[in-house]
Amino acid sequence: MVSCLTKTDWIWRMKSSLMHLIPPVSRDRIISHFPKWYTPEACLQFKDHFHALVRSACQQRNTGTVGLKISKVVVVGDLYVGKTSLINRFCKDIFDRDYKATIGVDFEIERFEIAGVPYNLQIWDTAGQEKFKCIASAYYRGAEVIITVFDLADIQTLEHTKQWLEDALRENEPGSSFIFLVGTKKDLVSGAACERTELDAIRFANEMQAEYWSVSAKTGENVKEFFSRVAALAFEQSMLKELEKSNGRMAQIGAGNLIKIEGNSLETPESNSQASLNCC
Ligand SMILES: Nc1nc2c(ncn2[C@@H]2O[C@H](COP(=O)(O)OP(=O)(O)OP(=O)(O)O)[C@@H](O)[C@H]2O)c(=O)[nH]1
Repeated sequence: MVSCLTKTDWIWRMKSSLMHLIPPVSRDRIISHFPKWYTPEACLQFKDHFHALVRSACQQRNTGTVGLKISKVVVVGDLYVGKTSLINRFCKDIFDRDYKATIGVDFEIERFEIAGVPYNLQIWDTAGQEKFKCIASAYYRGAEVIITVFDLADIQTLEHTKQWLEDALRENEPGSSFIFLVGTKKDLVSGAACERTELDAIRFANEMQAEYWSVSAKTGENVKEFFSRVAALAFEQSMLKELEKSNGRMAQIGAGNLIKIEGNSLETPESNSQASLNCC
């Protein structure tokens, strides 16, 4: 018998059957509106909504393999700046005052539901110590997001972020990763000193084409907001890439059964058929 399933139907069925095996994501990992930036002075995208094509594809359940995908996030920066603490606060909601150096690399997987679609971030924690740098750098490849971290209470660590970013970018295709600059330990700084450091950091972020955030792993300030922003930007990028791939393409599946992916899936009233996927 010849199957009439489109690829979209097939992927949706597969996702639905997997859903029964996986518990629902926690409420604070559900993102329905585009999360806001930290400061408009160093922000990757100004917008309040997901791209019209992404919204439309999510509503029509035409999300390809995105719901099954894991996006890679790499966290880099000097030793002791608080990379592990930042990840632990977000993923486990814990904070440890004692310092334990990361040896090589470690990772966490965080599940989200964005615009109704399951989505995963694989967050790589890398060692800041020089002696582990060559192990850690082997894991930079394929990063959809690069987070460069510095300590707001130690200005030297900000100066080193450009080198960390350069090393991470060397392992990735130009323009393929979102870049964030994150100042940690916000609870330790205040007043004029904090404002001065933030101004310097914003200047660095602009030079690095990065979005800037200040956070505290100790108090949790801005940590969820920051990772929600990371997840939303990475998700939207994945969706747009997926839609670009599938637009009007004919896919050969199995023993030659030809399955057509809906050719006008990229057309929405807002987009017209000429819409540029890269334009948000
Ligand atoms: N007050 C305060 N201390 C923090 C914060 N984040 C981290 N720390 C402390 O800073 C020290 C270093 O934190 P880590 O998260 O281990 O630093 P790291 O960047 O992962 O260090 P490496 O693994 O060596 O690269 C620890 O003692 C943490 O408790 C924060 O937001 N506020």
